[in-house]
Amino acid sequence: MLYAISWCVDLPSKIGDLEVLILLTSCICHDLDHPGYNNIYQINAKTELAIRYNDISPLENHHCSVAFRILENEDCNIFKSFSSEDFKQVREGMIRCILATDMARHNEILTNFKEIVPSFNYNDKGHVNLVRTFMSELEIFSFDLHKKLCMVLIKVSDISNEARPMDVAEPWLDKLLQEFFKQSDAEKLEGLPVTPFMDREKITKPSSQCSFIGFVLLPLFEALGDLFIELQDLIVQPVREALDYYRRLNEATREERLHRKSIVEFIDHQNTPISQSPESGSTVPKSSSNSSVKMKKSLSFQQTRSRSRSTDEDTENEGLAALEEGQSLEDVQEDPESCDSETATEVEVSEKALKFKISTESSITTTGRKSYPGSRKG
Ligand SMILES: Nc1nc2c(ncn2[C@@H]2O[C@H](COP(=O)(O)O)[C@@H](O)[C@H]2O)c(=O)[nH]1
Ligand SMILES: [Zn+2]
Repeated sequence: MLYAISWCVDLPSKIGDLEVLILLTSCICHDLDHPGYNNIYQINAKTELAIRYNDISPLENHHCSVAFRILENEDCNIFKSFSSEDFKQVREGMIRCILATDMARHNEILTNFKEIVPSFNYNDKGHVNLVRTFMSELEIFSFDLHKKLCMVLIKVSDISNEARPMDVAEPWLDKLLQEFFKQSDAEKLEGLPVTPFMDREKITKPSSQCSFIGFVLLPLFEALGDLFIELQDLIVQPVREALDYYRRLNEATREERLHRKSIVEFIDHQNTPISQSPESGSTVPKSSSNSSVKMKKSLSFQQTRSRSRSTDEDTENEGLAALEEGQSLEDVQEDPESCDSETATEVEVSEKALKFKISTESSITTTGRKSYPGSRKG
């Protein structure tokens, strides 16, 4: 994705060849040797990585460390002809970029970026020339801008799956959800706090995507799209369409659940002896009057969700199996299709799990309060 963005906005002309090389290398290396369990798990389970890195972005520190171990190998060191000054810049840049992919730092990085974007508008030609004229005086300022831009660019690339065509994005998402469920299953088995956005009993594919795209992905993409209007068509619009799609799917899934619930209530009611009926005297449950309308809605649901596959079908099947065993739907799941995010996003949960802020600057937290380096959160 970074390669496509780089072409689309002519990135080398904006930040220079070396910064683009740093970014591309960081993208390739940013998840090296990922164990499939995220930082929340690492920290809660007190894993070797969490202990080694003192709960501070254990995974990202590990990915970055592995990258530089590989680069130590003569055959792999693509920077071996670089001067020590240039290599120092590469190392510093890669560390900054890779550590920026920790989702616990999402709000901090996005807030810092949004603050600086209005002072440097690539879309405003006059403004760009003005900045170029004063480049030497503004070197520190522009260096700071490029740092923040690079962090946003790697983050955008990291979570860009939903900007891709559905036939590419969806199988990848199914794999991601499998990874989520594997982690939450392990958390349950090990008696650890269960990460809510990974819990198969709380989320479905559409509810997860509504929350992730709406609260995390789109705000980030829109911020970058404000700086580079060329990105609107390439990544911002496709993500908006993905959100629309999952919202519709979510709504349809919700209706389907209500429909099933009304059928269960109807059957329950039918099986209740008349003498025990709460409506004593009436054998017709209230919900039956509109059941044919709900049947039609269910049909449209089936059509809408024909694009969705494995994971939420598995969840549906589990729900049905449980129903057959006599449980009510409420026993199985508590409205997992809720799009208004009853479950916290990955960013919120990760922020809570992260004990320390890594940033060397003060930043605004989700609660609107300022936090400072080294300060304890929460
Ligand atoms: N629910 C979704 N989560 C997503 C999606 N795309 C990315 N992500 C999350 O972001 C992190 C990125 O971290 P990294 O380990 O790959 O560096 C990833 O683990 C997911 O949790 C998405 O489409 N839906
Ligand atoms: Zn990644």
